[in-house]
Amino acid sequence: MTPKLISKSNKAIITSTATVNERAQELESSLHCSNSSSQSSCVPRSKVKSRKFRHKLPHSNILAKLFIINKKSNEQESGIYSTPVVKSIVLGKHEAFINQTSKTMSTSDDLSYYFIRTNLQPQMQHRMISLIPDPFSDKMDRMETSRQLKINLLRINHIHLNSRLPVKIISTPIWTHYAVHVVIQDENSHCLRLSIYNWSYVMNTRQIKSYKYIQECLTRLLPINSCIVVLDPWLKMCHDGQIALRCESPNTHLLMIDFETGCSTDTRTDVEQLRQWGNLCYQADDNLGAIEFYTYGLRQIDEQQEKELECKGKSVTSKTEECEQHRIRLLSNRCACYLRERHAALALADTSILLSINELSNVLASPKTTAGKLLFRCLSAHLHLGLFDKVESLIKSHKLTIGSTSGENVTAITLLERELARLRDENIKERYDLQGMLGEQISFHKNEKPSLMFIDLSHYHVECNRNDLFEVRQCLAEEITRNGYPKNSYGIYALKNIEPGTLLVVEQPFASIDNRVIGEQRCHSINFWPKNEKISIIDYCNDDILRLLNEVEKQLLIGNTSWITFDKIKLMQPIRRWLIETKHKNVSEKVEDNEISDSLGDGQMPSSCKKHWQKQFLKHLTPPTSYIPWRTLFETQQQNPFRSKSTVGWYPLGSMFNHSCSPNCLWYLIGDYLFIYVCASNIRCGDELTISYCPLWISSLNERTSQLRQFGITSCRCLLCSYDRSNMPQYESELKTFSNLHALSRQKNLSRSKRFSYLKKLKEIYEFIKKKFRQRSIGFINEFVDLENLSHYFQHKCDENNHDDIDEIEIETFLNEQESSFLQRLSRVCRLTIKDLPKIGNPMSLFGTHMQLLAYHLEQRSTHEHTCELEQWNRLLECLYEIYTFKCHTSTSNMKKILNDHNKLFTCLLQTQSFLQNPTILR
Ligand SMILES: C[S@@+](CC[C@H](N)C(=O)[O-])C[C@H]1O[C@@H](n2cnc3c(N)ncnc32)[C@H](O)[C@@H]1O
Repeated sequence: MTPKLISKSNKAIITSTATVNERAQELESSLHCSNSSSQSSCVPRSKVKSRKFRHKLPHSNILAKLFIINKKSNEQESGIYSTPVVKSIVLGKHEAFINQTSKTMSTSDDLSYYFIRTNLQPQMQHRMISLIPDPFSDKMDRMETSRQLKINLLRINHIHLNSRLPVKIISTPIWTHYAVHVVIQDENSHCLRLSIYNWSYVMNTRQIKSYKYIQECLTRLLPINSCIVVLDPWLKMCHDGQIALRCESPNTHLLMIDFETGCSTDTRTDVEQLRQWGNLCYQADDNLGAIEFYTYGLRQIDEQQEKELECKGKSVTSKTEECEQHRIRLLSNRCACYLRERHAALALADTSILLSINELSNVLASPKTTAGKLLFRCLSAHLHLGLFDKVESLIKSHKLTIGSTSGENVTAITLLERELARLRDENIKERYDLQGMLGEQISFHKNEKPSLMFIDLSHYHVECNRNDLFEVRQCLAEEITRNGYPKNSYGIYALKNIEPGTLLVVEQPFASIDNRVIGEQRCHSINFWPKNEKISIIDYCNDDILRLLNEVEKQLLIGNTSWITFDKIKLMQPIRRWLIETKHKNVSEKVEDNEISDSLGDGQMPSSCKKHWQKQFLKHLTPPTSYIPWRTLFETQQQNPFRSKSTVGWYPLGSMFNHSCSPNCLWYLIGDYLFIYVCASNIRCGDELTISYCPLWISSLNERTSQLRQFGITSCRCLLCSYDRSNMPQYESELKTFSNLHALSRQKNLSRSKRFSYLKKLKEIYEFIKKKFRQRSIGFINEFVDLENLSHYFQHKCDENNHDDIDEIEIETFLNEQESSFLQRLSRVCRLTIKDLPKIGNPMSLFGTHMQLLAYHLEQRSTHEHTCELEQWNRLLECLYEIYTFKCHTSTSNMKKILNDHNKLFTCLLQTQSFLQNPTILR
């Protein structure tokens, strides 16, 4: 790549797609030239190994080449930056950059036409996630013990550890989706551009922040002339050819001295201002920002009251009453943020002040709405923690009725009573309104953005963790060898024989995002990092995943006041390994792995949330280090299978389940709740409980293997994989022939006769593989569904005029045969025997798109036939409906209703679950 091109292609961080295409073409031609002239300046094509194409991008190859970094060229320049570029030039360039980007970004928040690139390598190396309750004090401590530097003492491409660079802001900051750029000046008036990446104030998490909102934040955080301190400064030769400061981990390495001291002392920013800033954040659903401002406000009140007490003794003045009102407002608002973010224990702590005040009537008298809200939030926090009896007694208590006489509050109490009944049902009977939850999820999909809710109680559900039925434990050596699991793996094991249709887990995510929120406007991030000197590895990571990891960090920042938040994810595999390694490094006496992991997890997963919140205030474990590398979180996400068509989330307990291609448990993501239940009927005490990470019933071993590789599983050794592997290569080649023919049969403008000939050929291959591989524990379900769907196509088109030379009688005969033998064929493909019905060995094998076909056939036949065989299938359907809804919906003997319910369930599931493959229906 020519130097000119590097600077040109990198200057515009945000570029329209058209421009990207032009650049790519330009690059293509220049690559040819430069390849012959200066081979060393770019990575040879053969050495660029493409790894994971999780989300294939258009023009991916071209774009990949466009953004290859030549790491060496950066490293070459590492001298001292003794003669910094003059101020007017730095400011001039920044000004030009602002003009260029603000034109594109401020016009709208629609980023669909912009291409945004992120290089993950610096994040991998330098981004740290804070694990401590007060990152500000920690940064202050580190600042005090560090060595002070100036710009002209910095080395290029070097990180100055244990150092600090105090500087002043001298330009307007500008945000370019991933980074904030601003010009800073040191005490010698030397200037530099500072690029701040991954900053919690501006980055997208579950919430997408608008350009306008971020610019407003930046004016508050980085006003001109304010002082900031960069810890461990990193001067870098950037891709645009400029030398600038880069801060990769501002949450741990950037101190906004002026802003933070201003917020902490009432001389500069008063409590009312802080509350209003908090409210602005809350309205934008930026709950982390809001919590921070409310906390500053509360600290100021504390300090003020302490001072007053010192001066005036214990007399209560009108000033302290005003303070009390302020405090209640701030606590109530902060509590709402905690509830929105599902930190119920912290929410409860904020509202407990309410219950501790004896003379509530005074507090509640004015202002009434604040008190009403606080009451409602207090009760919601109790509900979230499963303290149902307490809520009941509080609702009844005289204490609370004082404040709840106004109309608005009566409505709130009625709502609470209704929700209390629902949540109790979920808790005691493990009954969830699945159809309702699924329907809600789909309607949300249609209506796009959810409205911001005062308190999101209706979307809250009780968690379930049947640790009486299973345990989370380290796998034994023989289990590891048999299954090919990595060393020190954990898994989930049955403690009893378990019936199919038994709910095991309902889990709220530790962090989740709705991956449909930006929909069409989704930005693509391209990330790449050379792993070693010889081979460059290009990796593609979707913008959603980066957003989810930001959400993980946000949850840690919100919940770090209690170490318990990190406790929830500490058993997830890469995090667990990192902890063990870190402990080994830190602890002087050598402790066995097992002992450490036992102390990490107390031998088992944390019990339900109810117990958590109580432990939270008792248990103050010291984290082994103050920070966790972002890389470890990235690796954890790489093993995470939980993604539906709408949600990606982290489920600490769910992620202890290992994978099998013929699992004995199933999972759904409904909203952002994970449900795991037993589906096979042969689970005995001691058996491992498994789920499938990839879509169910993929017949091709190669396809399954490539899907599993993205979760860190290189070679699955489940029974299905072992059988398929033993029949290679014929197994794969027959399936390949089937899938190629199937693709041909689905072409749009095919004549009816041609399509029918494909159908017959497909049937032949299908019959062949079924016979040839008859020992396979499950038949070829997806191929069976493909054939059925193709046959349906002919049914629909039967009466159309066609001028094809085709024997319609032949088609009809073919279809009739298919129709009459459907149930037999289905029973063979799922390995059932008709006489077993409805008690079948493995209800799991009937779960999938073929279930819809079964419902369709029964519907067709039930109108005119009443054979005994049909009744058996009907009863099976009833029985399956109960299992697949883990008895949340009991079946009636009304066949029509069952068919209807079943169809509804499967239609909704197909629309929301990514582990179910959508049938390819011809229209
Ligand atoms: C979500 S975790 C499952 C729990 C994990 N075993 C643990 O110790 O925490 C996924 C990781 O477990 C391992 N794993 C799960 N199922 C596996 C399988 N069938 N074969 C090999 N490794 C598997 C892989 O290392 C994978 O990246």
